[in-house]
Amino acid sequence: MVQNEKLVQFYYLQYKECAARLKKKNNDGKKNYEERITRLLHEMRNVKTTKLSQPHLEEYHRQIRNLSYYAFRQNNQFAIMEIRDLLMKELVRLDLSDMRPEEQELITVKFLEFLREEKPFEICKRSIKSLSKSYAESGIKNQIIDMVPTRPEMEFPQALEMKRKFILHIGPTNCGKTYQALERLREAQNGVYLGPLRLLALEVYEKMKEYRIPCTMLTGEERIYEENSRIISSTVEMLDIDQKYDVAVIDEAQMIAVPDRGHSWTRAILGVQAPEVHVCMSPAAEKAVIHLISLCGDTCETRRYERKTKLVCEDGAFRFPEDVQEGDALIVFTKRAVLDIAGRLERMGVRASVIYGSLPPEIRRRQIRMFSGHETRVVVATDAIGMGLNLPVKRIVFVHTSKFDGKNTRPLLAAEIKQIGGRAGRYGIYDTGYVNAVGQEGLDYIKEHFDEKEPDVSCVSLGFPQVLLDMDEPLDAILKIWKSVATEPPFEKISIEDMLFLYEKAYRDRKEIDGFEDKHMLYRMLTCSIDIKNRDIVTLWLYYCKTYTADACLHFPALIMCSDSGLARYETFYKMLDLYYQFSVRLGKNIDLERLDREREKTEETIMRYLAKNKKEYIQKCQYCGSLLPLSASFRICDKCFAETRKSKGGRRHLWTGATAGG
Ligand SMILES: Nc1ncnc2c1ncn2[C@@H]1O[C@H](COP(=O)(O)OP(=O)(O)OP(=O)(O)O)[C@@H](O)[C@H]1O
Repeated sequence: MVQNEKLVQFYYLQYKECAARLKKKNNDGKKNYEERITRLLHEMRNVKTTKLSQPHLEEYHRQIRNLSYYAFRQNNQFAIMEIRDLLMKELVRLDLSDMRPEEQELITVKFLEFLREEKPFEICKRSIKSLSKSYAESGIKNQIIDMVPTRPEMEFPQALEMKRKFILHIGPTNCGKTYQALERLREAQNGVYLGPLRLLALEVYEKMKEYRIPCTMLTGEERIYEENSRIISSTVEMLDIDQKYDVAVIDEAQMIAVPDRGHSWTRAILGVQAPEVHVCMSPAAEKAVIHLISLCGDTCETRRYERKTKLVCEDGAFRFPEDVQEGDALIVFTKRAVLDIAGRLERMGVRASVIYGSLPPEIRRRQIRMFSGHETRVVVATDAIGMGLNLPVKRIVFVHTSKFDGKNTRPLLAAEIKQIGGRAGRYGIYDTGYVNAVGQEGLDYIKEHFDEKEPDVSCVSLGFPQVLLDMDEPLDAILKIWKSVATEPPFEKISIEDMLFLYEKAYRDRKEIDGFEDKHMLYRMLTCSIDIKNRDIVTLWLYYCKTYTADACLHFPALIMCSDSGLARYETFYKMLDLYYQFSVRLGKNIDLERLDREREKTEETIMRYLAKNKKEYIQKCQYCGSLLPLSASFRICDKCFAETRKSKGGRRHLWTGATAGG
């Protein structure tokens, strides 16, 4: 650290120069400024440093700036002397009293030079502690800029050295683009399929098995290994960029823009080591993908497809439940609504399959099979249905036309309407697919956007470069500062909120976590793909972070760890089993695979039983009078009961007793 006198001198010169540059002030503050200097000095000398907050300290900085202005403007030598010899000394003393010795070490000649050049006169407004924090951050920022290649493709030198040929399969849903790419993949001696869902990886795995091609399925949560496999069917996140393949298929590449997963598609396109790469996507992603290919200097050929069956938006609005027909898929955007509608249908004697995000893939598969095999007549699903799943759906009915996207409830985008609506009219079963919506307003909205051209994908998601894990700084600082460094369009960095959320959790218990200091290890823990909205899952994750070194195997999850009841309890337990697998693989632990398979199967059976028998329980009823709520009710109380609660004056009325609170 520089000597105190040097620091005082630095402060003084900055305040002096700042006074010369400040715009002319009105004269109100001029009154009694000499007296105010003396008063401020007295206050600063007597303030208890333990009680001094940052905003309070920075207020001193600003007051002195104002007083210096008048002293220098008037060339009041006495006041200037007081500022230089007394106030500055006190200010430096108080500033330093708020810093730990290791923080004071940052106050070097270089740091003062940085302040003089990059942040002139900032010291007249901010404490040296906050400025040194910005300095440290700018140091980290510079290191990041040095370490990360300016062009994203440079992160994949092996792929960059190859001459790759891309075949782009472009078309709307259900046009056979994945089919064509897979036809080529099955001829490969060493190929890889990279898709968005565990269920799609499983679908491709099964297709390869049908063709008697040895195949391994690989996802973050399971692996079905076969010796001498010619094909690996996996989720896109699992791509091994050090591995060479003859043919690669990257499916649903329009997902390249998705904030928390899109980077895996970017990584696959830039980094997969295969001379022949097939990319399947909607037309919206064409420009973005071609841009990536041109960055790598590779060649591409485009194959365009038309839908194989017609898709028609119906004229009359759909009425629920009167208009329900065999082959319908009813679309809503919450699990609660899926189960509610399925319950209502079953009450009428219409059996329904259900598909929503938190259902284990095996259950989704069984639900799809029941629908395909006509055991159930309709399917009720969230937009989880939209991604490449092949279902014999004749008509898609949007029960809701807006969805909660994690931040706000917003109307569906044209791309979503196409992706979901396009599921109707499966090739080989139907000649025409139909789309409709519940209520005239809903149908008008769908019609308005049905033929709209999907806007081009405007951004390409970029992942966190792992070379930064070698930096000698805390991981959260690296992540935040990396995120703050601007990128060239069309690239946009992935969202890091989930990682930071888990980091906070781990940080609080860092003393109990072996390897918290090892950023590679910590990163592997933080990037476990888990449902962070589920408290039980986060608790188990943290437990694993703290105990993973205790034994050769992780502790096996127990049902008792799930605080939910009924169906949700088993869904959570299934996620725990997934986490057990995922964490074990990531941290190199042994796995009790037999027990895992057994528990998964048992849990799947229980979930199926719940879905088979108990759906009527999920029908949304008024919490007060028990009457059936309207289909799209946002509240758990009917209008009549709600009006009752409003009627009561002078206190809240308890409907079940008729009594009024407080009287
Ligand atoms: N030439 C074909 N011969 C037989 N079946 C086909 C053919 N083309 C497509 N199909 C079948 O049509 C269905 C839809 O095809 P595919 O999954 O390839 O569509 P897609 O364009 O990739 O749609 P999405 O974007 O929704 O995944 C599948 O069941 C597929 O097996």
